[in-house]
Amino acid sequence: MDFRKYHALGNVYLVVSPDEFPDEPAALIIKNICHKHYGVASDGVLIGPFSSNVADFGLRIFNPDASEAEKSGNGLRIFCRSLWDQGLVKDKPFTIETKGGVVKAQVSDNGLRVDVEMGKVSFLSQDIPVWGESREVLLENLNVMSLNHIYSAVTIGNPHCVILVESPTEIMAKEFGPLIETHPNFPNRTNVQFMQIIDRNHIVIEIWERGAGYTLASGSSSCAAAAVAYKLGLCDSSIKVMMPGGQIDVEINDDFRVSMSGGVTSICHGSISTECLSQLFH
Ligand SMILES: N[C@H](CCC[C@H](N)C(=O)O)C(=O)O
Repeated sequence: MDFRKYHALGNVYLVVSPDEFPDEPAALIIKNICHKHYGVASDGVLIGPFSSNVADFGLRIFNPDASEAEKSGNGLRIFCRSLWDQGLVKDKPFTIETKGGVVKAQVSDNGLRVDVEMGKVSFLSQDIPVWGESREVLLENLNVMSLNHIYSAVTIGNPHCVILVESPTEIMAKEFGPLIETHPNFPNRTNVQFMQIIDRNHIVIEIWERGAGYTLASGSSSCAAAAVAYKLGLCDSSIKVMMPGGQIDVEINDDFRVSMSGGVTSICHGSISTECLSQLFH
């Protein structure tokens, strides 16, 4: 199975052609591919390009636990770069259909930078989804490990739970992230961000991703956290999101359509053996 491996601020994805998956991608194959020790170590698998009736290209996004994500910001930037590397796009804008809607993208700086219009966010419980009556989920209580967290939830195609803290840490993300990811409040689980407001144009986040765990950066998390900071009046509409892996620039317009811009780095391309793909789980 041929693949291209990239990272976006340390958030790693493999890009694999649909031709490599004659049928629906088997969970075991996705898990084997992504495995840190038994595979080629990745934060997810991007399968595409598919043909699409509503966009220039179609894309499917899988987490290492084989769950399918509606959207991935870093995944989209990496997919755009892979299209550029394959000569399928140039420096003009193009569209991509994802499970979470159609996005518009543009590659620049000789493939090193990608801008994506990620779509409109929603804070409504029924859109995210979050359990309970229909409302905007802002500054609510969430009890985890007998600690009360104040959170806001938002979807940008995929669900996010954003918690304001004084000083986000990796330990915080790894300790509370998995419990919040699978909390009954979130019927489809959720991505989790611990967010510090630095000033009106800068935030810091630590991330626990649904279906992937702790990652060094996340595009949809950056958009989600920035949107919450803007919604709560804590930041202006241009926000630099700083993460352990690096920075993503986010712009939010008046009707909460969110755009992001960030780097992409090619790592390698190669071929995964059938032996690796067919391992029965460890
Ligand atoms: N784990 C996420 C998808 C990948 C998000 C992240 N890698 C990004 O860059 O947006 C989910 O299940 O919604």
